[in-house]
Amino acid sequence: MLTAYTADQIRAAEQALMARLPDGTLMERAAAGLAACCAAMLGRVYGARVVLLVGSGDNGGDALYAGVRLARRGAQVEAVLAGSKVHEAGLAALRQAGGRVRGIEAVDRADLVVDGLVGIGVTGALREPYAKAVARANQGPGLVVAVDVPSGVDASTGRVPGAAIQAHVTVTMGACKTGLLIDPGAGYTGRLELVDIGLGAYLPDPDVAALTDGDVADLLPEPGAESDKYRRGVVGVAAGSEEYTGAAVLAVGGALHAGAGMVRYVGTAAPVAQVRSHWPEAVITELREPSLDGVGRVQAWVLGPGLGTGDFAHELARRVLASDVPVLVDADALTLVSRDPTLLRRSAPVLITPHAGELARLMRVPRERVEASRLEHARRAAADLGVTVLLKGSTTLVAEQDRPVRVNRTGTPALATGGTGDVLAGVAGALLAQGLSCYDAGSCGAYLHGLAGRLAADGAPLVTADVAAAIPAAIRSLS
Ligand SMILES: NC(=O)C1=CN([C@@H]2O[C@H](COP(=O)(O)OP(=O)(O)OC[C@H]3O[C@@H](n4cnc5c(N)ncnc54)[C@H](O)[C@@H]3O)[C@@H](O)[C@H]2O)[C@@H](O)CC1
Ligand SMILES: [K+]
Repeated sequence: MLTAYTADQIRAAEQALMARLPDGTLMERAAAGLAACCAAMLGRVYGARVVLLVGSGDNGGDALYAGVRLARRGAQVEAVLAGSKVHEAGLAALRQAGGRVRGIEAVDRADLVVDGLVGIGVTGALREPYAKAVARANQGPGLVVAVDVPSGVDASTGRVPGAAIQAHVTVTMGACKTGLLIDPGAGYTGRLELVDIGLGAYLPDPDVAALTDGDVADLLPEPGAESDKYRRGVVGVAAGSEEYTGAAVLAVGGALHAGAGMVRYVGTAAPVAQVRSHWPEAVITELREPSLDGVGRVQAWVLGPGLGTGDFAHELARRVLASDVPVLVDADALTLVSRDPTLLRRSAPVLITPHAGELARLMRVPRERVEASRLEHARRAAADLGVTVLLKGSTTLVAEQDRPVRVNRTGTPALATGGTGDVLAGVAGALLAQGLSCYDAGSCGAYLHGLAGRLAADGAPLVTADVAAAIPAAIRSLS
């Protein structure tokens, strides 16, 4: 599990650790790790042009001391002092090692730019002259390594209120910061490298966490010798409509490929015909009325993809949500729920799977606000609605009250095509039916969906149905 922390959590841990160590030890450790990463990026240090962007805080100090180490190995190190003050001891050490102070134009000929403008101490949008320095460094020819956090990214939230460094690599000190995993900040982070400075024992429970292959393998249920279809989970899918038949096919396909013991599909004539021809293994109930009478036992429902938003859909949603099993609420069902919030008054668990626009509608705020502060909105929706929230996006979040928000790191832009959300709903619904909690089903579902997207795309455009088909390969790839 990759865990991440807010700036306040990191500061508290650093203070506790620092109290037991001689002055300057942590910065030495940080600088040593940073210099090693810079050297690896450069390949050959001797003769390389390294430009340090140095702000007025300790983030600049890290950059200066890393510069000292690179200068001692023969790099030509130049420091651009952007702040009103500078870490004096660090600057003196750099000068002694042969480093020079230069203007911002130095970035135009750098092999490597080390962004030490600001780290966890940032507040608000970058001020001048930082913002201009960032713009120039982003356009320069060199590789860019961010110290601790790309300057301009809020370490605690991932918000990017103004200019920000677009890093190829971010070398983060002690522990990962929340803002490096959450969009938009995650999009500025590049490859993430963690330098161990000994903080581990002092860290509290994480603010956010990202699953890894091993975590997902441990969480997924393994069918035992005594498994039957009920033990492996029966998932009900209420999706599709006369207008939208494909969503039903994709959601059922997602569920079937994610290990459900059985899929029961309920819908009207047109989607029923499509589901029947695509998935002979689905057990189908054709609905003339919005009723679940005679549908049989299910252990979790997937509700909403392509369902429509008329009276029929509303009544069907009401009946599904009146059941006493977990329900995944997606797509059109989210529209129904935002119109009629009483639908969510139930005691069994609910996993909602909105994208930013759908969450904005549910929370009655502008979409841009959700996009700018995804973490905050996912958390608030989970608390206010009393549900588990899976907020879709390039980094999908799963929020549940009093738990670290799970961040999915397997996503790929290839998945930004129509219908992939329907597959995700089916996959996560199948995991719910197999007994995973909403929190685990949402985060494992997003993880497998991302992996399957990568496998299905394999560097080329993908067809959504292939994502469902690639789920078993994604599961196999975990071990
Ligand atoms: N405290 C420690 O023991 C350690 C700190 N480390 C480094 O120290 C950093 C934190 O240092 P600081 O607390 O000095 O804070 P920072 O260096 O992150 O930033 C504080 C400085 O940035 C300026 N600033 C804040 N917002 C700004 C904005 N929007 N535009 C322009 N300037 C802005 C402030 O005026 C202040 O001078 C970490 O990110 C990490 O790089 C590491 O060396 C590890 C050990
Ligand atoms: K930085």
